[in-house]
Amino acid sequence: MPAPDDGRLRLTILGGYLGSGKTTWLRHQLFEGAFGKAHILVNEAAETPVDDTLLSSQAAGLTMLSGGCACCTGKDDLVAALRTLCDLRSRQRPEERDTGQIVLETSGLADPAAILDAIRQDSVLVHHIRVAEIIVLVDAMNAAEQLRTEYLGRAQIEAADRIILTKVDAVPDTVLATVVATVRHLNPGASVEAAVKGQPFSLPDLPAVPPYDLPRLADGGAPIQPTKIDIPDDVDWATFSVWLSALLYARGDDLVRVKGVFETPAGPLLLQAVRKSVQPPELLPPEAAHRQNQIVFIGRGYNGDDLRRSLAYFTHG
Ligand SMILES: Nc1nc2c(ncn2[C@@H]2O[C@H](COP(=O)(O)OP(=O)(O)OP(=O)(O)O)[C@@H](O)[C@H]2O)c(=O)[nH]1
Repeated sequence: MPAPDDGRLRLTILGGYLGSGKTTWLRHQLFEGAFGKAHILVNEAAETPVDDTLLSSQAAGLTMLSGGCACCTGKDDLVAALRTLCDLRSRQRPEERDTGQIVLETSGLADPAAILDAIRQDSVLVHHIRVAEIIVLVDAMNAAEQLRTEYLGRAQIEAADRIILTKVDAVPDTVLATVVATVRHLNPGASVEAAVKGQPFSLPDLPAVPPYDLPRLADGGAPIQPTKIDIPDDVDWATFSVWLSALLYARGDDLVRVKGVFETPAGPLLLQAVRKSVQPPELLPPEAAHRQNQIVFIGRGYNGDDLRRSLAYFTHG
């Protein structure tokens, strides 16, 4: 049953691991009007010139939070952005006010529970913002690997009110059944739904199977870091894409997420990969073009200079 309108702004926290499909899902919901005239806050693990382009056309307002992950290093920026929205609302006359809905797309490295704590512990926000729902997307294709190795992936699921399995079009029912059993095991209280590229998808009747046998994991290990690489102007799309394929083939387990915009004669291309799986590039509107091609790599076990050297060696020998 929806909570009564108590005059506070309603915040939906949209979480999920790196590349789980948050932007794709949110873009679709905004297009369908699911959140009404919502103000969108997007927290990227690294500043990438991508998500604002994809979401801005559908949102009532959009704030990018690029100063670090909103559950830890970027917490102050998140609190400040939410306070600004509260302040704006308090200065509006009742007839000027919109639905008061905010959606925060967290970075794939954020723990939604820590964000909830930050809001509840802030003396202003606690009176002006109500966290309506924590939605966590789980990538059915990569869940087995992520949940075995990443403590954070499990913590995100545990924090959810509503879990949405994504990429269910890309897995057989046997895998889907195990992913469903695993998320229900990790969080028996959350509802479990599915989506394909943002569209709701009815879960089929699935065989009763046990959840993944997940090893004990401690919070910690080498941190996952974002690294932004400027691509030199003389590296063209064909050369870059061959280098990237080779890199992901060799290091796809360390490079969890790749994302960026690459200018080509056809227009700016949105480039995305989640672990070893490279998505077909998407042609973006011309205004998404940037002076410099930049790609963000998110992973562990390498540094930016390794990647720059590898690209230089590949292109110039
Ligand atoms: N096959 C398939 N691919 C999907 C689906 N949802 C998202 N994708 C693809 O998965 C990739 C990552 O999607 P995003 O929406 O950018 O994921 P994200 O969670 O916002 O990524 P980060 O912000 O980097 O954590 C993109 O290439 C999407 O096209 C789906 O339901 N099915």
